[in-house]
Amino acid sequence: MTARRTRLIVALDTKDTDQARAWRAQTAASDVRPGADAVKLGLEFTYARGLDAVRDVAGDRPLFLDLKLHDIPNTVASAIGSLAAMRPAMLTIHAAGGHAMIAAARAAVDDAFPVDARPILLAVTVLTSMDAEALRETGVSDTPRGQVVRLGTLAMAAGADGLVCSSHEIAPLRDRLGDRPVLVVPGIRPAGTAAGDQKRIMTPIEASRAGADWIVVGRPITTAADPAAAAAAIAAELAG
Ligand SMILES: O=C(O)c1cc(=O)[nH]c(=O)n1[C@@H]1O[C@H](COP(=O)(O)O)[C@@H](O)[C@H]1O
Repeated sequence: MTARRTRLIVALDTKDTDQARAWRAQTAASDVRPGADAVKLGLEFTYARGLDAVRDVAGDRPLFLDLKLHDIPNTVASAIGSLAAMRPAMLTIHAAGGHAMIAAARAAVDDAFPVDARPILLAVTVLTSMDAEALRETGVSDTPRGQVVRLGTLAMAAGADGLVCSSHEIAPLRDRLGDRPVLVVPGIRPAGTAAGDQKRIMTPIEASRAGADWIVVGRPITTAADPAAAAAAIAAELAG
């Protein structure tokens, strides 16, 4: 699976608006170097600065609004309705919320957004920070791979457009679900960078070869001595 072009999302994980703006600018592609295709703003920034600041920082870049909604169907659907003005390119919910919650999210996206501005509805399967032991602690005795395929199949049947998974589950998901799901893959660590709290990791090129549509990279870019160069190096690696 080497034909697809894998695109880069940079995770702007900070509480600081100026810092988020600076990373956004530094990681944008320019005439002289490649860069990120989209920005992700999530729980840390949104809780600290609010949705207006999220919209402001994203500016004209495609926005992955990563709020990982997980609640009863009515609450998730209503929350999605509250996000209509955000014009996100992607939105996240947790697949573990189950069929009814995912279907309610699907209906809310279709209802709240015009057809030509509908975000990609992504269901997070098993967090990339979890290994088999962490899953067992939650009562799941299956492997991460088995659980990702189970939740991914459920989420796609309930109306999700795509899935968030680790690079280790791309092949089994493609085997089960084909090309239809948009696969967004965090847990990316360029060679020589620290794993930190991530457990199921791969390098950008490995994830791309495995068939990721998008990879999500935060700290390997944002804590680099030169974030612009780090983003450009990953984008160049993806471009081959
Ligand atoms: O939904 C996500 O984006 C996500 C899902 C997941 O399973 N693992 C995961 O790391 N993420 C996000 O991807 C980003 C990864 O950041 P780094 O580990 O710093 O590269 C963070 O913003 C996480 O919130």
